[in-house]
Amino acid sequence: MKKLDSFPGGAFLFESHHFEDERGIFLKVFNTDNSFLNDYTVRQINYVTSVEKHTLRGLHYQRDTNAESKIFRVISGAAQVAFVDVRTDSPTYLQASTVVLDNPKRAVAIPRGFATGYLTLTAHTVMLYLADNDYNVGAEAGLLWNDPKLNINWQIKNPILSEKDKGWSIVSN
Ligand SMILES: Cc1cn([C@H]2C[C@H](O)[C@@H](COP(=O)(O)OP(=O)(O)O[C@H]3O[C@@H](C)C(=O)[C@@H](O)[C@H]3O)O2)c(=O)[nH]c1=O
Repeated sequence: MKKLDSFPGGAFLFESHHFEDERGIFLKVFNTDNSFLNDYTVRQINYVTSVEKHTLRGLHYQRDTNAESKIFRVISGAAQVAFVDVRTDSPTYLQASTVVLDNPKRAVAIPRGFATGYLTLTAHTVMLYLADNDYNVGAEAGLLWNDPKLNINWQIKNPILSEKDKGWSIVSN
């Protein structure tokens, strides 16, 4: 596993260990024999398809002890992943970053205390992501994808959104 890039607040992009031969690719989607993820505990693995290009999911996080660290990987297609530091005591509070994933060999690991979202850049995008905490609907929180305060450099301005994701509030001053 090779670290490729790092982002404010502790997120990082990495390439997973893989083997290629004439049959295809053998890729380790998750393993702990490396210095980056050796104390990561997988609690959930989610497989998510989005039919339409330009579907945007997010920005989501779980509050307090329900916070999750997530590792996103696009299995098929491409997506722009965005992540925003929502830790009020962090020097990078409300700072947002984005990264495009378009190769299953690459994944982005995002620490607890970030709101996450992604915009599909192809039809039939398949996302596989890990979480190190359990889903708790009561702890769910979100930010509005285009909140001017976050200034996220999304690739498009009129995505397809769920009703829930249209309704998040903007961050107050
Ligand atoms: C996220 C999640 C959803 N669900 C259910 C709730 C709902 O009925 C259905 C779809 O949920 P949502 O509309 O919230 O799915 P979605 O908008 O894809 O939510 C996801 O978005 C990305 C960006 C994230 O960062 C994830 O953590 C997650 O919040 O699945 C679970 O049962 N467990 C889970 O862990």
